Amino acid sequence: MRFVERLVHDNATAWRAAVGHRFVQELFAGTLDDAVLADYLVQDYQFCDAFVALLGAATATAPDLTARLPLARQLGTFAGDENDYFTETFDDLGVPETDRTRPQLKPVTADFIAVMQRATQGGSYPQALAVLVVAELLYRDWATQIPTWPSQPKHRGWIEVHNNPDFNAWVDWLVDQLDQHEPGDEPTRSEVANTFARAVELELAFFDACYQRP
Ligand SMILES: Cc1ncc(CN)c(N)n1
Repeated sequence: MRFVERLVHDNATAWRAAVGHRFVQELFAGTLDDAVLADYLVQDYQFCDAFVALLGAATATAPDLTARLPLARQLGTFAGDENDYFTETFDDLGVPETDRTRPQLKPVTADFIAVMQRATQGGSYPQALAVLVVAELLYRDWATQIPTWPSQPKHRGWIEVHNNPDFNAWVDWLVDQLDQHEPGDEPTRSEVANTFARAVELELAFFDACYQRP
């Protein structure tokens, strides 16, 4: 088994629960409550801020230009299509400005941001890749299960961001990078595996949290 396959296998219960989550099922069916979607996107926009910084750190710690370019390209995609989705959907759902820029963070969002900040500041390419792979591969896994596309842009758009030929190729590339950069020594490999496991746990908790009202 390759490194990433083994990591996913070792976290299969939480991974499957996230990929088959009620949020995903309701998004596919186009029945997701607007309040749940708004709540999720407000928190996710803050997740994305830390995620973009992490992509930048991965770009800086990548070994060479060949590896840096796909990361840089993905930064551009985020700044374009993905950010447009957030802006348009916030407008559609009437999300106020303060919730777009300075919302109250849920504990799970703060925890996820802390994991990404640690990986951003740690200067380790495999650690950065571990979080990026969870965030992108788990999202591609659910998005590519789509049975029929919902009609409304607010639902359809979020699936399209995570299921299109460019995104699918980007995720393949990311997985291959982590496989290639599997640490050779056991303590470092365990640290990367722990970060991976924590990120999977947080992905599941992130979906759960948008159904929990304060
Ligand atoms: C919580 C979470 N995880 C992953 C993704 C996909 N980049 C996301 N937007 N949000």
